[in-house]
Amino acid sequence: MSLQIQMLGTGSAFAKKFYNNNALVYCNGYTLLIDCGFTAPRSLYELKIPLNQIDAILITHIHADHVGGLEEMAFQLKYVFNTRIKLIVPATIVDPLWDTSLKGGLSNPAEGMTGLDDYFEVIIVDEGDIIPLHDGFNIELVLTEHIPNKPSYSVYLNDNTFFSADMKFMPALIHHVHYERKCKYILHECQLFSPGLVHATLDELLTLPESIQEKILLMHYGDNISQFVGNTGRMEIMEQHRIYQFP
Ligand SMILES: Nc1ccn([C@@H]2O[C@@H]3COP(=O)(O)O[C@H]3[C@H]2O)c(=O)n1
Ligand SMILES: [Zn+2]
Ligand SMILES: [Zn+2]
Repeated sequence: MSLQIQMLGTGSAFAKKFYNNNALVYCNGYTLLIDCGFTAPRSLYELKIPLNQIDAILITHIHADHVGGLEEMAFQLKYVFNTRIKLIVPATIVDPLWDTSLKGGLSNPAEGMTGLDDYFEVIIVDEGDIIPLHDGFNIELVLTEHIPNKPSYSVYLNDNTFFSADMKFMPALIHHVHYERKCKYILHECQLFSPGLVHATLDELLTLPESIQEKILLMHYGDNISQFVGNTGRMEIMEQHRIYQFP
C-alpha cells in the first residue's frame, strides 16, 4: 500500500527557520503523526489540519522537539474536540513520558485525570512488534542509539520505508535496511556539523555507498541547510509541508 509523508517540520531541536522534525504519514485514509514536538500544533494549524483528523500519534523518544506538543494536543482533543485518539508508545518510554514530561501540566486528580489513559487511547508496543494500524498499513519499531539510557526508536513503515528517529550514525543498521530489509526509502536525520555525538552527521552519511544514498531523504537539519544544497551527495533534502509520495 502506498504512503504519503508530509513533514510538519524538518528542523533540528534548535532550528528556528524550520519546525520540529515531526511527520504525518498518510496511508489508505489513515493518518499517523510521528512525534509531536512543541511546534506541532502551530504547524498543523498552518496546514489547516484539525487535530482530530489524526488517527494516531507515535512517540519515538522524549525530547521536547518530539513530545513538547503533546500537552496542547491532549488538552485540545479532550476539551475542544471531545475525543481520544491513539497514542502509540514504546513500553520503555510510557512511564517516563508521563512522569517526567507530561504529568506537571496534564495531571488533574480533582477532575479524575491522573495518567496518559485519561487523554489518549494508549497502545504500548515493543521493538520488533508488527503493529497493524489500518488496512494495508503497519509499522515496526527498532531501537536506535541516541542518548545513553534514553531509548529512541526508529520505525519501519509498511516494510518499504525506514524513518529514523534521532539516532547516531549506525551504518550496519542502514546496510541491513538496504540489503536485507530491502527498504526503498530511508528518511534519515542529519546533523550538518561534526562531531555527531548524539546524531548522524552529513559527513558520516556521505560515507554510505551511492546505491544507499539514492534512497535517503535528509531531515532534522539546522537552519543553515541552504549552505549545503548541492553538497549532500545523492541524498535529497526533505522540505517541510511538501507531500511526498512513496509508491
Ligand atoms: N548529549 C547531548 C544531549 C543533547 N544534545 C542536544 O540537545 C538536543 C535535544 O534534542 P535532539 O533533537 O535530540 O538534539 C539534541 C542535541 O542538539 C547534545 O548535543 N548532546
Ligand atoms: Zn530531535
Ligand atoms: Zn532527541
